[in-house]
Amino acid sequence: MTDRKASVCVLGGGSFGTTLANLMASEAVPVTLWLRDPEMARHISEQHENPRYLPGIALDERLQVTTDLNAALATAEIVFLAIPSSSFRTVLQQIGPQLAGKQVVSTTKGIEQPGFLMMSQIVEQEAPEAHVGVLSGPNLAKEIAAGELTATVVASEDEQLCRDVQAVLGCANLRVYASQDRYGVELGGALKNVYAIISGMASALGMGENTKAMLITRALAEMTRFAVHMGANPLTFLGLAGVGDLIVTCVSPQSRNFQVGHALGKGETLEQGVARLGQVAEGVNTLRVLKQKAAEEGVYMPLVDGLHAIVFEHKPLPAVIARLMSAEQKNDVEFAAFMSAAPVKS
Ligand SMILES: NC(=O)C1=CN([C@@H]2O[C@H](COP(=O)(O)OP(=O)(O)OC[C@H]3O[C@@H](n4cnc5c(N)ncnc54)[C@H](OP(=O)(O)O)[C@@H]3O)[C@@H](O)[C@H]2O)C=CC1
Ligand SMILES: O=C(CO)COP(=O)(O)O
Repeated sequence: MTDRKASVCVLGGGSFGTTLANLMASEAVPVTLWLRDPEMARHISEQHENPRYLPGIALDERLQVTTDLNAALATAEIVFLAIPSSSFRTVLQQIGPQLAGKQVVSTTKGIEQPGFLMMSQIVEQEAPEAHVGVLSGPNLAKEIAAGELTATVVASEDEQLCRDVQAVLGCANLRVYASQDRYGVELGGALKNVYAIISGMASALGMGENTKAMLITRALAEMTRFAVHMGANPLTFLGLAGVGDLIVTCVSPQSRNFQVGHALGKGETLEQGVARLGQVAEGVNTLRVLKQKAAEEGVYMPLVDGLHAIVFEHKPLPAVIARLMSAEQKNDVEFAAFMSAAPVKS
C-alpha cells in the first residue's frame, strides 16, 4: 500500500478530526470526514469551513464530508477515530464488523472505566478483525490546521500500519515517527491532560516560571512512575508522545485542558469552565479514573491526589499546595530505577 496513498476515513468532525482530514485532503489523499451533524456537514461541503471547531480556517475543497457512516467506511483502507472517549465505544459498536481487515487508528486521548481501558483496547474488543494503531504527540489541532510545523507518533505492533499512516499523514508540516509501544504512547497521551489542568491553574494563579518547570518535570516523573507500574516502557515517555505532548499541553493556552485549569485557577467551578470551553477536555475524566487506579495499585501520585482534592473534594487550594510542598523529598530522577525494573510490555 505504501507506493500509493491509501483511501482514508476520519470519524469525528471536531477540532482534531477536521484538522487531520483536512491535512490529508490538502496532500491529495482521498479522504472522507464523517460527522453526525447534518447541518455542519452541509456547511463544510459548501463553505469549506468548520465554524464551530475550526473557525477561520479555510478547508481544502477536496475534503469529502458525509453523515452516512456506512458510506464513509465503504472504501476506506485506513480509519482514524477522533471521537471523545465518552462516546468512543458507542460509535465503534455501530461499525465493528465493517472494520474487519482495515487499519484503525485511534487519536483519542482518554481512558474508559470500568476496566482502565485505552481506546485501542476498545477497538480490539469491538473490531477484533481490524489492524489497530494509535496516533499521539504534540498536536494542538489549531496549530496543525494553521500550518505550523510539528511531529507525531504512530504506534502499532503492525509495522505495515505504521508505514501506511506515515505515507498518508507525513508531509512538509508534519513528521510521523513510528513506535511499537502502542500502550505507552496511548497512556502518555491520556495522562498528560491531567497535568495540563494543573499547569493551567498555576498560570491563572500567576505562579513563577520555576514553579511551572517544577510542575512539568515532576508531572513527567509521576506519569512515568505510574506507566512503569502498569508495564509500559519508560523510554516512550521521553519521546514526542510523552514529554513532547506534556510540554505543549502544559504551556499552551490553546490546550483545552490547560483552559479548564485556568478557569479553575480564576475561581470558576469545573462546570463553568467545561461549559465555556464547548469542546472536550479529556483530563477531567482521566483525573477521576487515574485517582482511583493509582489508589488501587498503590502508586504514589501526589499531583493527581492534589488536583483531585481541589476539583472533586473541594479542598482549599492553599492547603493542597502546602501539603505538596511539605511531602517527603525523594530522589529527583527515577529513570535509573525504572530501567533496572522488570521487563516492560510494549
Ligand atoms: N483537538 C486537539 O488538539 C487534539 C485532540 N485529540 C484528541 O481527539 C479526541 C477528539 O477531540 P477533538 O476533536 O479535539 O474534540 P472536539 O470537542 O473538538 O470535537 C468532538 C467531536 O466528536 C463528536 N462526537 C461526540 N460524540 C459523538 C458521537 N456519539 N457520535 C459522533 N460524533 C460524536 C462531536 O460531534 P458534535 O459536534 O455533533 O457534538 C465533535 O465533532 C479527544 O480525545 C482529544 O484528546 C488529540 C490530539 C489533538
Ligand atoms: O492533545 C492535545 C495536543 O497534543 C490537545 O490537548 P487539549 O485536548 O488539552 O486541547
